[in-house]
Amino acid sequence: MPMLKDPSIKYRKFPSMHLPNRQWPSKSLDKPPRWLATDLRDGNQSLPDPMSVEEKEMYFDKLVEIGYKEIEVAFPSASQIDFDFTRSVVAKAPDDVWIQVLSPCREELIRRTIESLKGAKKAIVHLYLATSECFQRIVFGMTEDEGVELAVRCTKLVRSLTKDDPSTAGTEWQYEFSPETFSDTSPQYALRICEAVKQAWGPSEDNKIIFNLPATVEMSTPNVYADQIEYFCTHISERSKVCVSLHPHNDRGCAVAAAELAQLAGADRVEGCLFGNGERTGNVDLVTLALNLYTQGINPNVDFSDILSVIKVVELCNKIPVPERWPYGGQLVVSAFSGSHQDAIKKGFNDRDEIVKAAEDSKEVSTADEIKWQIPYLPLDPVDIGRNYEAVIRVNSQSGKGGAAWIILTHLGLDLPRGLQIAFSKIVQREAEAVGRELKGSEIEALFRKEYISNGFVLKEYDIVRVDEQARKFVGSVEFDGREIKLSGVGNGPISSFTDALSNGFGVKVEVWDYKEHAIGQGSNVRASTFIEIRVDGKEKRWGVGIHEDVVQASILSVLSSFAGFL
Ligand SMILES: CC(=O)SCCNC(=O)CCNC(=O)[C@H](O)C(C)(C)COP(=O)(O)OP(=O)(O)OC[C@H]1O[C@@H](n2cnc3c(N)ncnc32)[C@H](O)[C@@H]1OP(=O)(O)O
Ligand SMILES: CC(C)C(=O)C(=O)O
Repeated sequence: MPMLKDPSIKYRKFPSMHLPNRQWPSKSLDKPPRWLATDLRDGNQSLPDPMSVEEKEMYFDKLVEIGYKEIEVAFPSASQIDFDFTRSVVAKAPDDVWIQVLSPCREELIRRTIESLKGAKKAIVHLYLATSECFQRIVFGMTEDEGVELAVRCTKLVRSLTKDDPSTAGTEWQYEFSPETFSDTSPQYALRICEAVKQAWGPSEDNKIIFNLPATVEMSTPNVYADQIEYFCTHISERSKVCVSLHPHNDRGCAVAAAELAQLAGADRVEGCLFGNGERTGNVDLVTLALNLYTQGINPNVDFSDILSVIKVVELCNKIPVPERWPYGGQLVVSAFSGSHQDAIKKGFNDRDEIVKAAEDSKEVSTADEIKWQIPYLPLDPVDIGRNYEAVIRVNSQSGKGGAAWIILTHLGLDLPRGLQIAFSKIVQREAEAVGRELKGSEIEALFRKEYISNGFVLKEYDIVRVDEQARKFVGSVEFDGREIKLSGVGNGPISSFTDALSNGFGVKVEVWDYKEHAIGQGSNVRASTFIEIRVDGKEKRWGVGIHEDVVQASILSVLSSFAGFL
């Protein structure tokens, strides 16, 4: 069937909530939530090929290294792998890391689940039971009362096997209950079942019960989820004994927004997976959430300084690539191909260099507002997450002068004058169109060297002497095409005397149009780079570049590089 002209005959509009006094729209995020990484459970259960024990171990170690303190490691009653993995994590988890495991509300599965945690230092037992009308009717054939009764019975069972069992006193226990499909559950029923579960568990302010309120299927705009969460947070009794947790899925592509708005609405904790792995379109992406906070100046309490190693582990274990456009982690998200973006980024870096240098010179405090990150098109400094500026500007046929100039700056340290940028960008553009693909940095550098640095001349001995106050004389020789050519000329400085010498030696008229120079490097390694634009016999002007420890020789080399193009 094609798409319906009137989809309303098949699909229901999700009702918004009547919450006239909602507070969350005027709040802003100012601290990170408690994080729970469920990559090894929700992420793993959605993989075509679930992880092996070795892969889970590698993944677990990475989560710990990043700084996650609550990690859902398995569904121990699902498979021997999950059970064995939980046992191995119990043995090796750092003292400050909570191991979380999931079970449905089935007695034998709960017993097996808790058995897997024996000897753990810190453990969270997580039960789920679907509470939406749709699931209760279609999946369970259960009434609301029966749902409450089952949830309470199972909670009491968990309690008797954990915190009420003196033989498990070596373990610190937490309990989490998820009214599954919360996003599609009547808010009143979600409250009712959670109140009953809370009473059965008996939480305290020091050991709160976790109510995880999943958007098991994302069914509405994020503001509706935020309303549902605010309603729950403001109506649940003994709020100080409750940790409200979020578990957004991404069916409508809004999981990150839903998690952020729902934190404004009062939630304390977020469950998700690295790079949004998980059922269907995935769980909310923990990397995006954390780095969204970071780029607002808030420490997310997890560390992605080496994001490439995180991607490596995620891709290896999930066997699913991180898409190239994925926020923060995607290969292309710190790359600009288009000319106007490159131009703005390059100017942004120049501006930043100047500001940082000025701040250093005046020894101003580094938190001063002006030195805060502000580069057009780059919301995050790639260096902060272990990437470099190499990939920031990439060049293809959509690029402008700034792109190629940036590559030459980063590869050769040459800050090209505007005129040379324009001239070189035409050459790069022609090449990019000819090959029909992106040009690599090394290819652009080779084009530049060929066009502006190599020249086929060998500069033999030379001397520049003072004739009088105004005049200098160049005397020397060059080798070109196997011939030695004697040169002699006079001008008002080294460059004009040399161009005069070339004019005399080659029987042409050499005119200088533009000249720029700057230093490369610092201290004893400093070299001069000179850029010169000349015209020979009225033909089209050409640039040449010279690099040398001696600024006069650099100038002579730049003239030769340019001059060679006319021969
Ligand atoms: C939203 C989520 O992500 S929930 C987590 C989902 N994760 C998983 O399912 C991964 C691991 N699961 C498994 O290995 C298996 O499904 C098991 C071991 C849990 C159960 O296996 P089985 O006994 O073969 O049951 P099956 O997989 O068919 O599950 C469906 C049964 O569980 C019941 N069920 C589903 N959710 C729950 C729940 N939260 N509490 C109690 N029973 C539940 C269903 O009503 C159905 O019961 P029925 O057979 O009486 O109709
Ligand atoms: C078990 C629960 C929390 C879940 O995974 C979901 O609802 O998506």
